Amino acid sequence: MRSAKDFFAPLAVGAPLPVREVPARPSRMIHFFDPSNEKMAAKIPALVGTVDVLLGNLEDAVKADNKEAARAGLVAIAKATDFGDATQLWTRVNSLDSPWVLDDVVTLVTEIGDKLDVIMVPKVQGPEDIHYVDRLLAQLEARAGLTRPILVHAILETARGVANVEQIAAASPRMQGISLGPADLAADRRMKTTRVGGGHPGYLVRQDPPVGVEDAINADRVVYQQDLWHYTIARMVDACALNGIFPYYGPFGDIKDVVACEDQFRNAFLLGCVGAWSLHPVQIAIAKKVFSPSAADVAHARRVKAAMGDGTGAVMLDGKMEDDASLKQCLVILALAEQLSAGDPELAALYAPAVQGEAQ
Ligand SMILES: CC(=O)SCCNC(=O)CCNC(=O)[C@H](O)C(C)(C)COP(=O)(O)OP(=O)(O)OC[C@H]1O[C@@H](n2cnc3c(N)ncnc32)[C@H](O)[C@@H]1OP(=O)(O)O
Ligand SMILES: CC(=O)C(=O)O
Ligand SMILES: [Mg+2]
Repeated sequence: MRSAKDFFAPLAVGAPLPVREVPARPSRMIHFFDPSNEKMAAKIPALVGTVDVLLGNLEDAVKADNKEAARAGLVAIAKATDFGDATQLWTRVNSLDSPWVLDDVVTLVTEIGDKLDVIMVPKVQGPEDIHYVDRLLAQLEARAGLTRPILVHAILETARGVANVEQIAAASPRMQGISLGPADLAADRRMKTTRVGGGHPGYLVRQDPPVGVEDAINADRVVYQQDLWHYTIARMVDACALNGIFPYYGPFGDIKDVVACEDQFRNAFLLGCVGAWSLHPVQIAIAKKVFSPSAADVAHARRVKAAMGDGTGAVMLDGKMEDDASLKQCLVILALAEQLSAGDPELAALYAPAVQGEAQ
């Protein structure tokens, strides 16, 4: 660990100063695309302005034979595209033990470092992985003459990574956030689900046997499917909150099951995540809906704020107690609504009636 006094010093002479606060730009959906897939790549310019993050993926899901084409494709797309203010450009580089990652990082920072907001690093095991990327980025930024640091996002997809999540989140001022990687994590932990995220019908709790019924054990009983990812997401959210960075649910692989995808995204939103990955265009609208607070929640938050006056004490609203702490919860919703409305006239209009409602 660097000492506190050195934490915000650049790691190479000439590298830009690290950020003291991670910019809180909307990142409700991190939209993955394979830059070596010409059909997919051709769709990227039209997505600018409609998604918060476009991520050129170089790692898993890109065929080994296409790794170089994907890297070159991302460079070409980044150079040819104006991403504007509403859409960030991220990449997921290959894992740190792979034969491709060094060329990924060197090429991307050198060629398109001025356009790249965040580099996502897969299979992060501990803070030492972030320290390596941190120093390498500083050297490359200095050489490329970049004036703004590229941030780093870790994927939590190994048992060791989960065990070290607090140190990973605290490893560098470059840390922007962490995503759950349920597929690799399941494999690494030897979990017995073969799905990419989401639940499993076998992971459940069952109602007790009914009393006074013959063959009660075999009687019909309600079962409740449980969330396989609750523990990991909750740990990740705490580690991120503790360090002022952002947590994300990762991929939901059942593209056709848009209903369960929405449920999984919403669970993550309610637990504190700010976004999720969209693997297919159909998941973009789901993430936008889920990770933008509802108009009803915004209206309620405004009513609580108005009722709480100077923000202290306790009041009754609709039969419920509100106090300093519930006001803070409401302020989280209002801050998010304000941030999202600033760049989205549709959301601004959706939230506006809540102001009139509050005045009545
Ligand atoms: C565990 C992990 O690491 S998850 C992260 C890694 N995985 C990924 O990045 C996967 C990204 N997504 C994909 O590769 C694809 O969406 C797939 C393979 C899941 C499905 O692809 P397809 O079978 O082509 O889906 P489908 O036929 O429904 O596509 C409809 C259209 O959307 C396009 N499309 C599909 N996915 C995307 C995408 N992510 N971005 C932009 N366009 C896309 C297709 O090219 C197709 O275009 P067309 O209408 O011109 O033919
Ligand atoms: C997200 C990812 O990479 C995984 O689930 O393995
Ligand atoms: Mg993975």
